[in-house]
Amino acid sequence: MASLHALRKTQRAQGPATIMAIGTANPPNLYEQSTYPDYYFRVTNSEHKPDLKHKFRRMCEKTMVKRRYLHLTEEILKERPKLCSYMEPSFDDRQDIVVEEVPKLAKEAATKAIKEWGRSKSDITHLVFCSISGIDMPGADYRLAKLLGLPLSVNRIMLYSQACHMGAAMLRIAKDLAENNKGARVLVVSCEITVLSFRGPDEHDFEALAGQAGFGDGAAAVIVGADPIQGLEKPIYEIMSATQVTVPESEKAVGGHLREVGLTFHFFNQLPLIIADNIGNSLADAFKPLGITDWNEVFWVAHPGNWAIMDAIESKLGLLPEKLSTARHVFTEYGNMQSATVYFVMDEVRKRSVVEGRATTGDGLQWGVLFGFGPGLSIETVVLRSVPL
Ligand SMILES: CC(C)(COP(=O)(O)OP(=O)(O)OC[C@H]1O[C@@H](n2cnc3c(N)ncnc32)[C@H](O)[C@@H]1OP(=O)(O)O)[C@@H](O)C(=O)NCCC(=O)NCCSC(=O)CC(=O)O
Repeated sequence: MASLHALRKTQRAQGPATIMAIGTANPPNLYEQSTYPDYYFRVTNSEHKPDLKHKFRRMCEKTMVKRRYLHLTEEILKERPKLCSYMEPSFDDRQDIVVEEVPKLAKEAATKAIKEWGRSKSDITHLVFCSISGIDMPGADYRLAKLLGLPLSVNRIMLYSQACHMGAAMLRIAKDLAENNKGARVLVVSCEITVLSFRGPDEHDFEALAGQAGFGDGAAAVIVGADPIQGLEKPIYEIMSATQVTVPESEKAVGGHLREVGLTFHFFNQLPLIIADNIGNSLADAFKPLGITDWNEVFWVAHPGNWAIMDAIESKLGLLPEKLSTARHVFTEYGNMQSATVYFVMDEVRKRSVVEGRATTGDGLQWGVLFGFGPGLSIETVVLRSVPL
């Protein structure tokens, strides 16, 4: 038994899972929010609905998003006009695009992360990939591994049809993989393109219209491993803990359904309050071992969701405006890129820390929280430890 125990010990890492690189990518097509209503009503042949267009314009302004990158262009939509209808069966057209394009955009982000990491891609042992966009066999993980030229021995997991909380949830999975498999180097990738949910406007479907106003396309990749090799691998954040809590009786708060018409999207107007009312308990549990109870004492890497969600969290927890300023900045520059968004925020926090001359990668603080939420309602709380700069 003693030797079995010793063997199990040698199979495991010693230190905590560590984020060693971050890469992000967007499609090349940039859409300014100020002109998006004109574009959207033109390409969906909806100019005969001027009142709805005015309402959409007000909604776009309210999002506080300034610009977004989207894969879909007028040219693509002309080739696939079903995507511009409100509810025409169009699943095959949508699938044709996402099956090809999701791995390609993911590759861009992953290539940047691997470059920053500095080691050979053949040293990647695990790939964890999530996308809400499309379902296929073999999946987007297989295609990505092939595009990148990863070794055939790489251990792949594909997580389809999840949503915004998966950015945080994949770090929870990567932490377990990295800490339980000595030498493991986990490439974590998220790629979200809104091709499944793009649709024309309908005056009776506010939720679909709100989705058209706020979501954007993006991909991000991080590399996670324990016991970084000194002089070769540079830690950015250590992952101290990662937990998920499901809020009871809240499955209707936000979600979607994959149908012949693509992905439909729904959310409660009370979503900001539900999140704000429940985040406090998750933070208290996560930071109890560290004795931290003041959420202004930690740096914040939050999934923004939308502006009202950030307002509600800030007000409920008494956060200083600077705590969510990076999340707000990413949201205004890219929109809600679902699971990828939180990695863009993480990238910004560490870059901003350098530019502002802070003492650590976490705005000068030692401890931080990476926070995500999504259908369930699932709340993900990841405790990060910054490194000195
Ligand atoms: C679109 C918005 C910016 C609108 O903001 P507000 O609701 O504060 O603004 P507002 O009250 O002035 O409303 C703007 C216009 O929308 C109308 N309106 C508002 N709520 C409505 C409703 N439920 N049904 C019908 N119309 C509604 C108002 O009457 C008004 O129209 P008029 O101007 O004609 O009077 C917001 O609702 C929003 O951000 N929605 C996006 C929600 C979202 O994407 N959540 C996903 C996060 S989930 C996530 O990130 C996790 C995940 O996906 O997993």
